[in-house]
Amino acid sequence: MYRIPFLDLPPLAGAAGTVRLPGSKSISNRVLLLAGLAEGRTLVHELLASDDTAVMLDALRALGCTVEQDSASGALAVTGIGGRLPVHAARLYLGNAGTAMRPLAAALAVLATLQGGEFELSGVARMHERPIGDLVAALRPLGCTIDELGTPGYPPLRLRGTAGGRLALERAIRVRGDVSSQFLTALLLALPLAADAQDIVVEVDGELISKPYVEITLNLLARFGIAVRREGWQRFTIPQGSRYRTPGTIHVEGDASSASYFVALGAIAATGGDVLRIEGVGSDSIQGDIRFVEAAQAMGADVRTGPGWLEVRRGRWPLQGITLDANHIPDAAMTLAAMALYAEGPTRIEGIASWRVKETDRIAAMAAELRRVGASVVEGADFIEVSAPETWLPAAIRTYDDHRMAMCLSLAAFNPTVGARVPLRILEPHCVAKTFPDYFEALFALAKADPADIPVITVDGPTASGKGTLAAEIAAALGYGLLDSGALYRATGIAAMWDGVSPDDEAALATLAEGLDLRFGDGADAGRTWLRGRDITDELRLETSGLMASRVSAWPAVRAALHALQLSFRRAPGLVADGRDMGTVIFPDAALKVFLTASAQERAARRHKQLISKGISASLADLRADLEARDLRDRSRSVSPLKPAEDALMLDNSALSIEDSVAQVLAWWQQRRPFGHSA
Ligand SMILES: Nc1ncnc2c1ncn2[C@@H]1O[C@H](COP(=O)(O)OP(=O)(O)O)[C@@H](O)[C@H]1O
Ligand SMILES: Nc1ccn([C@H]2C[C@H](O)[C@@H](COP(=O)(O)OP(=O)(O)O)O2)c(=O)n1
Repeated sequence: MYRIPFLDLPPLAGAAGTVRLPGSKSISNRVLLLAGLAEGRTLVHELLASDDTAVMLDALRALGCTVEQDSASGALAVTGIGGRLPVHAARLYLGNAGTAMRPLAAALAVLATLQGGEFELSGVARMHERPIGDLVAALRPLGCTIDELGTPGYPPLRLRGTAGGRLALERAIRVRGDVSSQFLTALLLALPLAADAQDIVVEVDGELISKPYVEITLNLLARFGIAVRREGWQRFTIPQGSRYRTPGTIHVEGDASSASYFVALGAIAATGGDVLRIEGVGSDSIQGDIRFVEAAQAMGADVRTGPGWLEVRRGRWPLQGITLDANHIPDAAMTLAAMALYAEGPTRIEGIASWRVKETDRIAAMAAELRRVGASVVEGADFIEVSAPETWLPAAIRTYDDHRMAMCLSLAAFNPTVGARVPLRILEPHCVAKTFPDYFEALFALAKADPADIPVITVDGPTASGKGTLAAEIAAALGYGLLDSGALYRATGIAAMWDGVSPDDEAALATLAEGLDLRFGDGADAGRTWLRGRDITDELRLETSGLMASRVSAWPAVRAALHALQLSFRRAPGLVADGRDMGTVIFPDAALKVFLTASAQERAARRHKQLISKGISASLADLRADLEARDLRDRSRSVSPLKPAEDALMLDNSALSIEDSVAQVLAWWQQRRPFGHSA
């Protein structure tokens, strides 16, 4: 996940490949709650790992459930409370997870009333602006004591009761269904706790919105042994004697709302025989948002489906604007607004008043951010109408702590498909953690870009000037990849030592460089390097390796052999490359070139300190002599000598801290970006 203040997406021209979706948020949190209320152990496979499920899991633990990784199956094992509260007081923090707040409020209101207890539920500031009054209004007539601790009608809530209380269940419970279907879902999930002695009837006031989400609820209740009877969408009966029974094992489908971004991506960018395959959700999905596929097809997408998969290609092009009542796909419909950027004629999405009470006011947010990239947008109380940009603008997109804003707007980076070529900045990209922590990684794995559009920052300079340190920090700050080109020459030198190849044998060295079996670790292995399967992380940094690298790198054939490998590091979203000739030879078109220097005395002192800290003894005088000799060789060789590119910015960091150097380079970078300086 990109935990950085902004992520710049280069202009992206195509997309192909396979994406495996993370688990559905709606299914994950419902399954967790049901497993937590049921008796026995439930193995949950393919659970979504995200902010919203994390808060639900924390809440279940606080309520006395056992949550552990099952070593045999790799699934998450939840042992529920069997409908009996082992813990009678808890304060639960539920972030911005509506799928945790609403059903937990209902379940704990019922449990506190029957078994006694006091529970407080709170969340982030936005959670305290998301309505819950209709649920409170449905529960109070049953005899539940609910204190609204902030603004009436909104969380935080306190739910309390004394043991032995009873619920008034003789009459039908009435709940409004026209603001959010989550209130009905919350009641249906919670009320089986009280169905020992009689049927429980829930009646919906007003036209029920988002019915497919209620279908998910009913489907999962059935999996946990509760057969709710439904009469239309107005009346639901939980039969007397209902009791949650764990199904033992349950698999969470991929998230159909998350699939929408990739369906859109295929429709926009899977061209010329390319296919975008989506795994984890398909024709057999129980999620309502799967019907997004029909809307995407109406706009021109070519979609094929089967059980557990979708395949998407570009169909009609440009896409075609549509008018759609999206009441049945409220979350995925946001993606249509992004597809509208590539459509002929306006796209009007109606029946979406609920957007205004989601993670943010999504109608207002969508309108504002789509306009930023150049679209024309009309918004109303319950609709949005979007027309494609006439001129695309490089924009810094605000995401409002709303995962779907980030994912939808990322699709605007595919503007080269309509002849534009502007980059896009996504602010606070980590908001995707709510449902799809690795969304951007998945996007970059599928996206194709013209290498010329992928930004490169080069950092060249003499040894121990701090290039590696600076390059790594800049790459981390921007979410870019890193090329430590020196490591390639060092590895070639190490391979030569292993094989007994002379540092003067140009042809043999070039052959070694050509077939270099080198692997750089990522994730938990980031920073480690393997040569021919052997971990050479420490050996790589030895001074002997540096000297050997300096010798082998003087040969033109060796440099030529490593050229293509270095170019292959230029991948979205961008690259920071450090070495000697990054700005002059390998990436002459780099967007920013830095030439980093420091006095020989300072550099020798840094290397000395670095070696001493690793427990390697060294003489300062020898180090200085070695590095001056290396500088001389690197500067005076015939091919790609160490020298600043003509357009490089010089940075002498003799008297600068690492932080100062990083801040300086990031400031230069901001000036070169087209997004203005505010971000
Ligand atoms: N601006 C700086 N001020 C002080 N020390 C620095 C600075 N930049 C880097 N260093 C230190 O100098 C040493 C050499 O840096 P390194 O990044 O390995 O240089 P290079 O890649 O240019 O050989 C490291 O111990 C690093 O922490
Ligand atoms: N792009 C590059 C990078 C390194 N080299 C050569 C010259 C250097 O002395 C060696 C070692 O480079 P490296 O960047 O790892 O060395 P320092 O960390 O600066 O000491 O490789 C090169 O010729 N071209």
